[in-house]
Amino acid sequence: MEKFIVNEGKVQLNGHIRIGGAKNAALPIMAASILCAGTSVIHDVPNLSDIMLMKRILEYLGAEIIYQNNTLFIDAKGINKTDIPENLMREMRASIFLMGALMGRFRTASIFYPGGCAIGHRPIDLHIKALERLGAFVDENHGVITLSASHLVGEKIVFDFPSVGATENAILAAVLAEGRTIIHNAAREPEIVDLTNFLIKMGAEIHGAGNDTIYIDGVKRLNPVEYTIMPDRIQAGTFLLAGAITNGNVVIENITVEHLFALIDKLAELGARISLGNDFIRIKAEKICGIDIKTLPFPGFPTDLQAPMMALLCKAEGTSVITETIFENRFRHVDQLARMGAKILVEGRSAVVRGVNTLKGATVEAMDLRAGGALVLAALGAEGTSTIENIKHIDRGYENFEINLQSLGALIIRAKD
Ligand SMILES: CC(=O)N[C@H]1[C@@H](OP(=O)(O)OP(=O)(O)OC[C@H]2O[C@@H](n3ccc(=O)[nH]c3=O)[C@H](O)[C@@H]2O)O[C@H](CO)[C@@H](O)[C@@H]1O
Ligand SMILES: C=C(OP(=O)(O)O)C(=O)O
Repeated sequence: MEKFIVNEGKVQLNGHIRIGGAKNAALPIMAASILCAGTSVIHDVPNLSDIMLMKRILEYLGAEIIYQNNTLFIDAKGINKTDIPENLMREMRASIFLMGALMGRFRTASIFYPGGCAIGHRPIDLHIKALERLGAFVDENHGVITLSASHLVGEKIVFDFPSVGATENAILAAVLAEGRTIIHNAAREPEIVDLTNFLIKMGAEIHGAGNDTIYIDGVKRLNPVEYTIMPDRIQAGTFLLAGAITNGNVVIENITVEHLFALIDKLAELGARISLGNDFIRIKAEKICGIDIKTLPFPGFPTDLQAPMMALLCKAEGTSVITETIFENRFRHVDQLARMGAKILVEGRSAVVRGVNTLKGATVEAMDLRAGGALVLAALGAEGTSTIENIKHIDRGYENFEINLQSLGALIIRAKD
């Protein structure tokens, strides 16, 4: 098992980081690449364990894949299976995207419940409902979910909640359905826009992505394309917060600034100095004060930055209230932060964070991906040495995390038990 050791935290981080492609855009786009029989070339695909797992699933289905220098070549011509074994499905949440993609291309799919970070119950009822609306017959037997349709027909889908994954799955199936699909209460996350840009380049007819109503006019076939994944707004946000917790001066480059408006607004409110360019953000922070945060679907404050933001607010002057509205079990970093001296009280969906002057190095465990990111930030802002264990979670979503932090001056190393 690998771990991070952060030596003598409290080093001010200084310098520039180029942000790579977004995991949460790359994963559904990899699934989308199987919608046609040909080779798609996808650039800026981050080297992360979730990406490698999606590659393994596509290879299991029969795709031929080369991954070189962050570029994926996916040849989906030879796909000859439509079932995904339980062990592959259970490794991550994003395996569920293949339900929509397989239905889109083959009109049949046999899957299991997906896995993923233990941040809540995370059902797939909205995904299934969307596929049923398009005409899929769904049968569940001993955990195996089998979907089939003689043909898929465009329909109106109204989501009870703007689920990111269910919106993506509905799109993946609807692009090759007959007629028009209208998705109401669709998620508006930038990763959905990136997926639809990829699909539009393949020949799909999609309008309205990024708004809460998306219109999809099914086409007969799609073609392979070359595409570059959008920059990762969550990694970008995490580095901004790392700059802030170390009172540093950090510039993140290759970023779409509008994707981070909710975070930028909160960073300004807590007292950081922010400068914005076309594709960069600079943060300088000296003293920060407590603020309130509520996670919401985009364009609200992202749940994926809630834990890293909590790490920063542990050191703010005054009290902060953080309310998590998206996932019901996304405070598993609280007990670990407490080991470092943080003062946090959880009441239902809210955490009250009383700022302390100093956090102290400790041995802590990454309970999930962003919780792990938060612990690394806390360690960077703490006195003394910290060990962060179970970093396989962090490797799911932060590419070259320690190398990037080292380039900013952080004393962090990866070690084996
Ligand atoms: C691979 C990927 O892109 N993951 C992101 C995606 O996850 P994911 O797509 O799983 O997140 P959703 O937007 O679907 O989930 C939001 C809420 O809806 C609920 N829900 C979802 C589907 C469903 O069928 N039924 C249901 O009740 C979930 O339990 C959760 O409470 O969006 C989340 C919210 O921005 C992010 O934290 C994840 O990083
Ligand atoms: C929760 C996350 O990912 P997933 O949906 O893949 O579990 C995340 O990226 O923070």
